[in-house]
Amino acid sequence: MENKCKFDYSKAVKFIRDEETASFEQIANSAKEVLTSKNGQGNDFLGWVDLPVNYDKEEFARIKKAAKKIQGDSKVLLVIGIGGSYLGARAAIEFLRHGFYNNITEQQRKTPEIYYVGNSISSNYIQGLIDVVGDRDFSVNIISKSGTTTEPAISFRIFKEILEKKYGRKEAAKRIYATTDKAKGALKNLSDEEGYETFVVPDDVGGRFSVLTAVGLLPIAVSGADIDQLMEGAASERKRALALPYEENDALKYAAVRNILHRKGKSVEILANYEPSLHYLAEWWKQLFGESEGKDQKGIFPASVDLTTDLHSMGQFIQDGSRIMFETVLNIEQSKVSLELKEEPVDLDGLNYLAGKTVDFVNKSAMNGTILAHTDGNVPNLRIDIPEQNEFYLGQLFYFFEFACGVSGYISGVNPFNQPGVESYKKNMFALLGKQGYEKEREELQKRL
Ligand SMILES: O=P(O)(O)OC[C@H]1O[C@H](O)[C@H](O)[C@@H](O)[C@@H]1O
Repeated sequence: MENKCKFDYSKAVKFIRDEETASFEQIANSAKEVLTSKNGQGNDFLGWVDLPVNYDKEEFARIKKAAKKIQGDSKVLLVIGIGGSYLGARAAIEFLRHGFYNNITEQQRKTPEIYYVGNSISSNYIQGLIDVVGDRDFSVNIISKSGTTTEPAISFRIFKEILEKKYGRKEAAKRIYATTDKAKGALKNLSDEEGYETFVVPDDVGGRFSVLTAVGLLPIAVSGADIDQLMEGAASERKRALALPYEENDALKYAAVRNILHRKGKSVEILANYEPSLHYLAEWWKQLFGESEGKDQKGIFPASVDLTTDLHSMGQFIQDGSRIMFETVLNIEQSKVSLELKEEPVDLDGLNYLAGKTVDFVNKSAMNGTILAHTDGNVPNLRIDIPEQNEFYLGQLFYFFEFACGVSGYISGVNPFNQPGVESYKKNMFALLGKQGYEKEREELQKRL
């Protein structure tokens, strides 16, 4: 088995002629050139390109040290953040660690329970989490690049107060870790004031590209996963993405193929997984591609399905509904566990034909059957083969998608590194909340409600 994730579009050849992929070589290569020579729009947000080999080693060591401290003095870690300041860590922890991470015993897990908050504005959720933490020792990692995002700021205010009541202000400060801008923003000011340990989101790394900075690395390290291996995996994919010619360059090919399909009217890409532990990887991927490409009235809408679960809900539409989509399947080649189905003396459930087979064999058969059925239903199918679920391959995947996303955005002629559209809801929300400076907008919006 080759030690890398692989992109395979052989099942989509029915929809793409060889000449089409060949003629896209130039387009993909020039988009790559724009990215790597840093000549394109958004070129001040390309810090992620070299991150796997060019990261702050001193901070990396400090992340490991902080993770050890949290593991030693906390039963629970709260990760407070939203969007790019949350999804990468959650995707990684769910991909890498036990499927029931928070539910297995402390002896089995050996690391703190980890919960995510500040990714909604639900009082119900926050109160629920306060109940779950109870009177146990806990720490908080507040993550916000801007340091001003409302959702995490609200949750942080609440849990900071609980920490301060429980431990006193000085001791509470030793349990708060802030990941934010190196110099500016409300969170940075507060951290300096209170003496929190801080980690940096580099200026030239946007939120959705920040999983391999302290944003992702601290929570991932607390969960017990190996962040050295994660960086090594990313570095290995970086090498390939930068150096390999189009024909052998998987990230470049993926960027090209999805754009070829888009130009044929496929405006939705569904990322499909067959492992529940990949659900949040798809959520991370959706933000990555959605915020990067969905602008100027353009872009492929990134959607996701968890299979086979959603074959019993969304399967009908994918097979037979509007022909607007293509599907990219995340295929874990080697399952973490092998569960064998046993023979029963009386075959009441009719499953004896599977006796001696593993559950994963059934899962793979479902996957292969579905890929062919969807292909027959005119849904072009792409596949990414992941040898197994470990840190090294996850690092590769993160980098693979980031690189393909940058190239793909440049192919479609947008700035892949801004997100101007996100501000519209914030403006309205601030106006309705009565924030200073939004008086005029408030009046206008109130009339429309
Ligand atoms: O890290 P923060 O500044 O709190 O931002 C968190 C998220 O919210 C913003 O509104 C952006 O649209 C996202 O790209 C970002 O990842």
